[in-house]
Amino acid sequence: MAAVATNGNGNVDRIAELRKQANEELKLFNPFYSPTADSASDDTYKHAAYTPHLPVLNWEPLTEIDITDTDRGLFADPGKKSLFSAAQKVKNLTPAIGTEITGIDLRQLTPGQKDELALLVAERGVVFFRDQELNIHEQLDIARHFGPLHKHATTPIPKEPGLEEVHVVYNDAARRPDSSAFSKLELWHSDVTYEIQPPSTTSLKVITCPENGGDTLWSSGYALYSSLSPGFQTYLEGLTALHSGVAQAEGSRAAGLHVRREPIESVHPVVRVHPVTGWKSVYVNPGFTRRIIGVPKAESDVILNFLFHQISDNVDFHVRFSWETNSIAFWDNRIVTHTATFDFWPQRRHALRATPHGEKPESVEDYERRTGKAAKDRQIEIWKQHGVEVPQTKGSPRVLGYND
Ligand SMILES: O=C(O)CCC(=O)C(=O)O
Ligand SMILES: [Fe+2]
Repeated sequence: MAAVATNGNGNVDRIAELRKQANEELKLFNPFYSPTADSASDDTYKHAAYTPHLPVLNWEPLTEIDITDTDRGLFADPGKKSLFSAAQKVKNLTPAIGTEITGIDLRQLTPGQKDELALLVAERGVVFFRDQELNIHEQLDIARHFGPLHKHATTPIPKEPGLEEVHVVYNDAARRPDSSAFSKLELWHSDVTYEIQPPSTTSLKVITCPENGGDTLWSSGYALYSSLSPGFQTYLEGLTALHSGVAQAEGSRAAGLHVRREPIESVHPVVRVHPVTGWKSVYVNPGFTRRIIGVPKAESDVILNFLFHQISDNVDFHVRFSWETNSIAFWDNRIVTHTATFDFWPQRRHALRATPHGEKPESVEDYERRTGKAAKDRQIEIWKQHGVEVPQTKGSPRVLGYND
């Protein structure tokens, strides 16, 4: 720790010193992108047009858009015949989460196949494809099929004009990812959950991949919900939590970067129901969820800490993907959280994200009132589909592990 000056006003200096240290930490607030402004121009780099750019733009607050009953998964063939029959192979990577599809060129997808992809992502949490030549405009077109696109208030956009809806993830030898201000737990997040209508079927394409490292992990909120005892599930279903974008914006400001839209905080249900599958999912994340509403702070801390640790520690809920250049992942931000690894420096890693808005997160009660249908526990549904007797839990955690 740096020495603290003593000049007869030691407390003031000490506070100033601590504030300085806190600001230093804030500068590192988000390791997913470097806290420096635009990257140095490197015209020899093939994807220089998509390297990070932070223009001084000012956007109005987002307002609610009614997208009830428009989710493309609602229009899909439940058997996904046209998507699966076009594929060479469809492999579920773990029982709980993650599917890899080979033999499909995403540029050729029909609208019906896109609907089936949306449904598959809603069911499996994340779906991977490799060797995809689609460019960012084609990636945005697919994303627009899923919903109106989100523009991020703080993260870089590409240098090429007209791509304000793209979120750039970029690191190289000069831009070392630095997660030292965060525990690994805090890095788990679902994207921008502080928004009124946080994202749905989100895609990230890696356009330059390190030789090794830079994997991404996803954790299933359905699996987390399904793993809990019935009494605890019911307790969580009655709760809401505060999600905040303030620290992310303050972190950018502390680093001298421009914030394009004022941050907001939103209250969302702790258990949300996916509008297409009708399955319940735990919707809190270490990155942005700050407080459970209406319970003592000590209770909120314990419950959030428990859920955050289940997200991060329970490997039965996880899938880990090892990218190659031109791999793309589609994940449903409504029902999974994710985190990245920062082990690849000084190699270059560059990825582009397209992020459709989803609906306002819906509680079990609101979903059941709106649809007249019962929300479901994914795991129990799958057991039933396979004719497996549902274990009688009497309050003990259910066991996951039956593949669908
Ligand atoms: O770099 C990654 O693998 C993921 C970064 C991230 O969290 C995102 O783009 O949403
Ligand atoms: Fe993310």
